[in-house]
Amino acid sequence: MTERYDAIIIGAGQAGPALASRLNAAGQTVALIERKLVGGTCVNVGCTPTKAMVASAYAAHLARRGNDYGVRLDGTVRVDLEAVMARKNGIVEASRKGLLSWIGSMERCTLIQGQAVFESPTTVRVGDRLLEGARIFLNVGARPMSTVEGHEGVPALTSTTILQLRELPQHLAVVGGSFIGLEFAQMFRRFGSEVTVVERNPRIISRQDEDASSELRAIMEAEGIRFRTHANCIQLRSNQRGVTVSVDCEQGEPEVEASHVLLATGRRPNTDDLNLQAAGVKMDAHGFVITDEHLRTASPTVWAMGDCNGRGAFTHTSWNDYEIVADNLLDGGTRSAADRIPAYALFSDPPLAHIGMTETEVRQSGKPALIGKRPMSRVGRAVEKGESAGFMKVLVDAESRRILGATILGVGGDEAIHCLLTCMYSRQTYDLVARAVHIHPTVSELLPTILQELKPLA
Ligand SMILES: Cc1cc2nc3c(=O)[nH]c(=O)nc-3n(C[C@H](O)[C@H](O)[C@H](O)COP(=O)(O)OP(=O)(O)OC[C@H]3O[C@@H](n4cnc5c(N)ncnc54)[C@H](O)[C@@H]3O)c2cc1C
Ligand SMILES: NC(=O)c1ccc[n+]([C@@H]2O[C@H](COP(=O)([O-])OP(=O)(O)OC[C@H]3O[C@@H](n4cnc5c(N)ncnc54)[C@H](O)[C@@H]3O)[C@@H](O)[C@H]2O)c1
Repeated sequence: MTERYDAIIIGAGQAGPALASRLNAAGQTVALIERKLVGGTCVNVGCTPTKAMVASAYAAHLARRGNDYGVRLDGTVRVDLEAVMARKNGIVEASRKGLLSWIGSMERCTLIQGQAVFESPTTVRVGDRLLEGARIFLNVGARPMSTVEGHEGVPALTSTTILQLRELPQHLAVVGGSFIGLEFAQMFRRFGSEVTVVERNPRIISRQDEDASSELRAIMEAEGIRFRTHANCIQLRSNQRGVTVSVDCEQGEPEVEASHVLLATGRRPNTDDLNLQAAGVKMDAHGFVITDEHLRTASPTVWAMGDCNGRGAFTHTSWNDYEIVADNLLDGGTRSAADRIPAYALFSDPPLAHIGMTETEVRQSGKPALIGKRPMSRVGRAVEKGESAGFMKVLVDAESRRILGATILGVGGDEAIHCLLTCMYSRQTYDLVARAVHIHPTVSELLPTILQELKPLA
């Protein structure tokens, strides 16, 4: 017998449960299908566990630097990985439990455990249950992807399996020098592992400006992390002590001997086992669902939100997708994903936060622009905290006086950058921030100063 719902949501990631709540409040019946754990990537194997572990790594780092602050600690600082993992697991479980109880409180929402597969544009099968929905929403996320060929049989870690480690790697080789690779690299170095990052591009985080790449690399090198960039033709093979990573680099030894290897080479959407053809949903060459700016797919009954639509790979972009779909369908809104300003942070220490255009993009656009830049060593609060590595950089359109983009690699930068982001969303000129009185002593208080000292972009 076919079960009928007003809406079917496939995937209980960031967007799914929130959309279920809004539809439920609007009186609609909803089937929410999840094949693994509610909360998806962010809660279970992404943001929440990693940021909990980053916090443990920071505590270890600060303890080692105690002398810098006049704090004497007797004995060596040692990280108990089991305790770190237990703390992380507690935070993750509490978050997932909260989510489950929220979903349970939705009167007209049925949570169904299992793998969903389309049978038609309005029907989905989960095991032996056939569900029909007037509207179907995809929130299926993505999973780790390896771009390293021929490593079958070599025990390589992913961002998911590394979260279950019980023993500290003696030497962790990280393939991929971007978000996932760098967050784990610094974390495990601070836990006590030797760490080598292997990146095929000439520089790490290559989508960022050169100054951000080189400064973050220098910060990490100062902590003892080794880098092998320009690394081509990477091959993995097992050896008695762990894994050998062969790298064809311009400099350095041709092999990295490691006890463990983490593959952090990108993620691919979970769209290959949904039978999307039966729904008339189109994908691009990488498997991302093609959507318009309102997140409608090629099928008039199907929408796609979150990582699977390729319009963002962050929790906040998935959440924003939910808001766009819900407001447009339920409140007659006209919200568009095209209005979103790029914004993200890499949670290294110090964090690297970025909004809008990079300096490279501004130069390529040919717009007359102004730039302001200040090292964190000239930010009072950073100096007082003893965390003065990095810089703040803001780019402004010389004609409209609107902020084009900003990068803050520095303590508190992940928070401070939001006053510039709000100014961009409010479509005001930068004078709004330049004339606002900020609280002393904060990192944010230097943003007006930078904006008052802008110079033409040479
Ligand atoms: C290690 C790591 C750290 C990260 N850190 C951050 C961070 O600090 N900040 C940030 O903004 N982003 C971070 N991200 C990215 C962030 O986690 C994702 O962008 C976000 O979780 C995407 O959410 P989503 O809603 O698209 O889907 P997901 O959260 O991935 O959820 C999709 C769900 O769909 C389910 N599913 C898939 N296919 C089916 C099917 N056929 N049937 C039923 N269920 C199905 C899956 O089991 C999953 O639960 C991180 C990612 C990783 C891997
Ligand atoms: N703080 C955050 O918000 C956060 C944290 C973690 C992950 N994420 C999300 O997860 C996504 C995936 O992260 P990611 O770091 O895995 O992917 P990514 O696509 O950002 O980076 C992959 C890196 O691996 C390199 N690479 C690819 N193949 C390689 C090879 N064979 N040899 C050497 N280097 C190789 C690439 O050049 C690139 O630098 C990110 O785009 C991000 O949106 C976000």
